[in-house]
Amino acid sequence: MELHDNYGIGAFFVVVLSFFAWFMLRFNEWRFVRGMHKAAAGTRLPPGSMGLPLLGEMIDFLRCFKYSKTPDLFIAKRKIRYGDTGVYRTHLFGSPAILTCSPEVNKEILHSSIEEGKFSAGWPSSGLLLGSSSVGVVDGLLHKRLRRHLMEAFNSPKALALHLASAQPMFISALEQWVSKGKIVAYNETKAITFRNICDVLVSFKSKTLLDTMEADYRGLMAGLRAMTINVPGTAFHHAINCRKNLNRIIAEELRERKLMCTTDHEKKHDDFMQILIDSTDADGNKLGEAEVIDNIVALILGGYESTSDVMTWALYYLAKYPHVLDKLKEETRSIRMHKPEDELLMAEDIKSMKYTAKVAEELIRLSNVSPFIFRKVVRDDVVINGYKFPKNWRVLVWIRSIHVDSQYFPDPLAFDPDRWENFKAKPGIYSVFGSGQRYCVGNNFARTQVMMFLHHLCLNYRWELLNPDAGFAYQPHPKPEDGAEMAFGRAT
Ligand code: HEM
Repeated sequence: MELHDNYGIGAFFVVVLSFFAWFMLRFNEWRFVRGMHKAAAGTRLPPGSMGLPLLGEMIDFLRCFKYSKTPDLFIAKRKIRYGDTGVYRTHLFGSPAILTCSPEVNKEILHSSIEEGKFSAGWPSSGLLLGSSSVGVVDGLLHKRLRRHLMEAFNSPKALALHLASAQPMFISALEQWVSKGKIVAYNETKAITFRNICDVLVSFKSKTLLDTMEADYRGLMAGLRAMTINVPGTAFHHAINCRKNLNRIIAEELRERKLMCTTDHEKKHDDFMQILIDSTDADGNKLGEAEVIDNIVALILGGYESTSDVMTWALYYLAKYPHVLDKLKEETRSIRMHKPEDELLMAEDIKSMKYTAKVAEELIRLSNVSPFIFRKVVRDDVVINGYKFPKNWRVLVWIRSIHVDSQYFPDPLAFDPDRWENFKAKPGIYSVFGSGQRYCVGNNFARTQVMMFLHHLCLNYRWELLNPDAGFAYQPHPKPEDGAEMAFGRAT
């Protein structure tokens, strides 16, 4: 073969590869954005990139969250590349999306009213895995109605009393078990007790075999919620659908038993959140249907399981690293105990008086930053915010994480400083760990109380030391110390 023939073949491949690279980079832009820039003046698409076909910008997302472990770089890079607009276009989790990260825009989206009808709930795989009657999935008046029932179940004095009575003995017994183990991985231990606690408070389930089965199903369900929605045997999504069916069956069986018991023995009602939900009526005297009770019990366990346990792991981590905070916490704990008989559990009025503990809990919740963003979907074709078009059917990622660690709003943001909460009043859109507006977390008081109870019993009689104090952090699926906070755990002398 002649030399010039080799050059010709080489040049051909360079041209083909260049075309392929150009095609890959332009395809999503062409597919999703074509024509949209020609929209009316003042309604342009936000700046950004639609990434690669199918994957969109998932590679960069995983690079920041999973591999380089610098999650806040994801937003910082976009600010540098496209300007500090606080609104960017992207393609993530299998869908074209608008990403918002300024307090004003986040607030406008989260507080958008039902009447405006601009946004709906937007979890990628919602109905199948979360349940079509779940509060996290339904919209509009149906959502409003469901929330009323849930708020009654969560915010009644009876609910708080149930929570206090169930969680504390469980925490105390778990802490004693940790002492006998001597060495624990906090991440695993706090997950185990949180799951048992939430199942007890919500549905009075205590059987170890049943709880182990349910926990495995919940793990499968959560893995499916984070996976690609490919329903083929062998995929995480397919497995999650089966887990969801198992959970439905367990809760439905419990509901049937309760109905039977209710007709035969009125005195034998359960004392738990499920019963409060079953009995609750709206202003017109209507009760929830069977599917609504099942879907929402599954949703509540899902919402309250990993979120709260993550905060408890961080409690052990940060208190080990900041002994002066631990000392102050112990001081308040002792002063609470001084006014109570030795073995008496915390009561509602004790929780109200634990001012410093509340600040420690809030700071832990901020730093845990459990939800990096909140999903919504655009449901009207004329949604414009700050002059940027939000195309119909695109997903919205309301990015809350980066604001919680922004020094503009939280000085020295990565420091664990409970005192920052003294007289702190954040403007709407700045502190949204529990979301904001119509879908504000129904379990926020439950989570806060749970963390406060845990802190109280933890610092009363125990000591602990991180075995790898310099371990880095992991951020997928939730932030945690990379080693799960491995520690030596014992009784305080
Ligand atoms: C530290 C703990 C927690 C954090 C950080 C957290 C965070 C959030 C966030 C950000 C939302 C808003 C979602 C949205 O706007 O679409 C939310 C909603 C929700 N959370 Fe939580 N959560 C926590 C604990 C809990 C607990 C303990 C429960 C129940 C036991 C719970 C149940 C729910 C439910 C049912 C919703 C849906 C509300 C709705 O769509 O109207 N969460 N949570």
